[in-house]
Amino acid sequence: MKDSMPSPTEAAAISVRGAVKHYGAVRAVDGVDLEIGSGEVFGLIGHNGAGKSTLFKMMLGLVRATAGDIRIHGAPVRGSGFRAVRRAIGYLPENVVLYDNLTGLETLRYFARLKGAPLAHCPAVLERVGLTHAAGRAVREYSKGMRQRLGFAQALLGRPQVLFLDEPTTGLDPEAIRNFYATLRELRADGVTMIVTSHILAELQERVDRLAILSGGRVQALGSVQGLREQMALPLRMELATTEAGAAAVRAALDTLPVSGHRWQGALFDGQFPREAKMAVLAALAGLGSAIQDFRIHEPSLEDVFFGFGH
Ligand SMILES: Nc1ncnc2c1ncn2[C@@H]1O[C@H](COP(=O)(O)OP(=O)(O)OP(=O)(O)O)[C@@H](O)[C@H]1O
Repeated sequence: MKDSMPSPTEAAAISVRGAVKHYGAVRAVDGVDLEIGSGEVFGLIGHNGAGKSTLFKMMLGLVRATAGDIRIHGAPVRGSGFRAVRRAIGYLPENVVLYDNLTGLETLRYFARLKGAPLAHCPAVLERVGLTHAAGRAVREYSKGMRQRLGFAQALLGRPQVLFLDEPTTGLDPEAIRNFYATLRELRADGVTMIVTSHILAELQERVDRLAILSGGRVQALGSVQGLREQMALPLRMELATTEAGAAAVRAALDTLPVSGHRWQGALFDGQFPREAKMAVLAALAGLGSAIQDFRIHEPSLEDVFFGFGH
């Protein structure tokens, strides 16, 4: 897990400096700086209209920046040298456009031709997203999740080194989501750099190396999930169950600890304490021995972090 900017020796796959995109009075992206290292899985989160898709399109060279410098593998995205780099990029847009009359395989072959990727790879890519069984069926007959997987397949054509995935798990069932992230892990092991947006924060929190929270077109927070938790000094939550005989001793001990927002429900305790008190709390609990039947400590979720930043 990396928490800081990549070091100068570690080539940044994506470098964004002072990126600005204004649509008239709308500041869709309003001064973004990001360095994303090679092989990093980077999450981009933010509420609707925060600027995620616009920033994506700017990084892909699809939207002209009002100001700023964006490079992929060192090449400015709207510069003449970007054509060659573009071949190494895969993009799954938020709403992938598919032709209903083409079959899954025909669709991939169509995208492969557009991208200059070998047609011979299409069946293997379909296999990778679990669509081999539907290769010969018209896209019109595909379910929402199958369409999304076909969209992911076209992003994988040509073995991209950088993948932009805009809400890639929309419409996927739990098994397909799991398979999708397993594929990302394989790609990561091959050194592929990935940027993923999602509104499903629980899904991202264990799966990204770092992430940025975007708000009003600006990066509001940047770091690993753990780094952001610590940066925000969010409390840890503890749930605890006492034995009947031990209840009084546990209550007395907890009274001496910096726990807050707590409540008792019979023998069950639920409360919060500051991270820096963790070892003191654990030591106090260990001292209570068999008076405690069970306990759990929860780290704040990415959702807690997100809302902690005032969203
Ligand atoms: N082509 C455009 N013309 C005018 N305004 C635009 C255009 N594209 C985006 N915007 C505006 O820019 C802002 C950022 O939009 P963007 O689509 O980047 O947000 P987002 O974070 O991707 O949102 P969502 O989570 O809903 O996909 C919004 O206020 C949006 O209305």
